[in-house]
Amino acid sequence: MTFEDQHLKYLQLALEEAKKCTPTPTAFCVGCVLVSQISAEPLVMSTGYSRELPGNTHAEANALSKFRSLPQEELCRFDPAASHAEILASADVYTTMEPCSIRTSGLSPCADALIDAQVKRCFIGVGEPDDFVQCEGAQKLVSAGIDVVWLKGLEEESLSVARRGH
Ligand SMILES: Nc1nc(O)c(N)c(N[C@@H]2O[C@H](COP(=O)(O)O)[C@@H](O)[C@H]2O)n1
Repeated sequence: MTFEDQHLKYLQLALEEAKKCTPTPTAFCVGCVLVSQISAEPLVMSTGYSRELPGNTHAEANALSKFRSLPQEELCRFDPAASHAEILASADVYTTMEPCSIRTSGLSPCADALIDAQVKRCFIGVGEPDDFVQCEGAQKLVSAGIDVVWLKGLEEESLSVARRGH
């Protein structure tokens, strides 16, 4: 399997998450998958999509919250001794759209949440277009030392799913 194929399969999974979003005219429909690299082979840690959890919630923040809410005893499938924070520090993030750097609601942006979690790499389906704000999420991640990979192949689909409510 090529590097692209190996990672596109998780981005495809994130796209399936994005399709679960309830569309809204004022935000995008985004999906996210967290994959642990601490285990012998990559394992899905959690998934999330925009507005999945109550309130005006975003895909990446929801995937982080859902992983952090797993009980300690469920973490042994990733690593017998690691904490939530240690597993997150090994994580690859697959998101159909560039993590947001500014939120119109004033809530905390996803780029900041990923930086706080100290995730390893972030694979992105498509850059955020300037429909609402000027996004600098990828640049923020790079400045914080997180590897950013722009995956090729699902840009058009990621964008059309994201804009379903517009
Ligand atoms: N990366 C990302 N994930 C999501 O789940 C999103 N909904 C977005 N959209 C971005 O967030 C802004 C909306 O902010 P509020 O939810 O109104 O606070 C929107 O302008 C996009 O930048 N991005």
